[in-house]
Amino acid sequence: MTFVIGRGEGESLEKRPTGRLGTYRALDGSSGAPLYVDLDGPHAMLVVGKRGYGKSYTLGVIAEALARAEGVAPVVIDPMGVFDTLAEQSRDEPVPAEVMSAPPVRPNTLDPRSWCALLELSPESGAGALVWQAAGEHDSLAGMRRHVRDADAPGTDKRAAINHLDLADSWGVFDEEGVAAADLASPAITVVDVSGLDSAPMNAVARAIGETLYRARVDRAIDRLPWVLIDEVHTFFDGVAAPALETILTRGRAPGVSLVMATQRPSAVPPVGVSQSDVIVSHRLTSGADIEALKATQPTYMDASLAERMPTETGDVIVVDDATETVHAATIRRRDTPHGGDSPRASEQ
Ligand SMILES: Nc1ncnc2c1ncn2[C@@H]1O[C@H](COP(=O)(O)OP(=O)(O)OP(=O)(O)O)[C@@H](O)[C@H]1O
Repeated sequence: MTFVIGRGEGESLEKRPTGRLGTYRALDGSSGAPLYVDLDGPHAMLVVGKRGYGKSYTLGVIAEALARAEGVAPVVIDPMGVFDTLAEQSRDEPVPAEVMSAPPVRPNTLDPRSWCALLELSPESGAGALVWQAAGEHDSLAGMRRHVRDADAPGTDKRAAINHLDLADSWGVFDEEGVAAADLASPAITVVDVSGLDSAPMNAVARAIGETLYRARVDRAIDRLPWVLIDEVHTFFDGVAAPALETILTRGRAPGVSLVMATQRPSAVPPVGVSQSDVIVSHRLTSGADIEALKATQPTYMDASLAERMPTETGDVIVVDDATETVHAATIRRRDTPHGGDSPRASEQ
């Protein structure tokens, strides 16, 4: 009998989209039967582990499976520039992938409050109030600038607001013709490489992508079910991307939007990120704060497994499956496309 994380046992694998995650890991370390993950229904998955134990690699394995699955529209937000390799030659079944380098996004995917947060302006300040009004009325940066210039407000506030909007323009990530849901909803996996961007514009792009896909599903504008995969997700919970991630986590299930998050610091993810995850893949963790962050919002059946079966080797995990209330010790399979996240070593230079 095969076991599918997020679905349980039974039925043949061909019937519904399923990804191969790896193999069961026996207590003596030997590997066993294959372990699969459900890609049919919407899920929130959290992949955690200390540096170098294979989080990004595991995210890549899930990405490969999604690229091959029917009926889904997977998008990876790639802050480290390590997932471009999904588009390289696969040593097995092909992995359809396309890479977008820092695609421009639509300014109106950020609400007025988020524009102020993005530009680090208090909405109560003169300049902040101007940016707030401009963002509420215009879909382009040019329109927002015009609004500020024409406003009946003190010159110093207007100059400060324009300077902040000029800064946003200099990031090169805003365009009212920016990326639309249809551009992201292809069956191939879309790798959005944001590695060249600072944290603020990186967050703006992630926010826009999350928001665009969520809205498109609520409006039934796209047929495929979007999956948003994000590495180093704590960076995005810290910025203007957070509301979009929280929306997917708390309200994504009904319209069918999934989120797969990876982080080395589960303690830096807000509790909603852990409590709403129905699948947790944990690589080795040693920090007490990180282990506590997982335990605090997860069911008690997880506690014992974390203590007794904490993985020790790279690529080894325990998987907590809330759908079936089961915990599995497993080893993640090898990637079929090259892994892009290896740290350089002085001895190899
Ligand atoms: N399942 C696996 N099978 C074989 N090798 C693996 C596996 N997972 C990880 N590795 C190896 O371990 C290395 C580190 O993995 P990875 O880059 O995913 O670490 P990480 O936990 O994301 O670390 P960081 O926080 O530095 O990004 C990889 O370069 C790869 O060579």
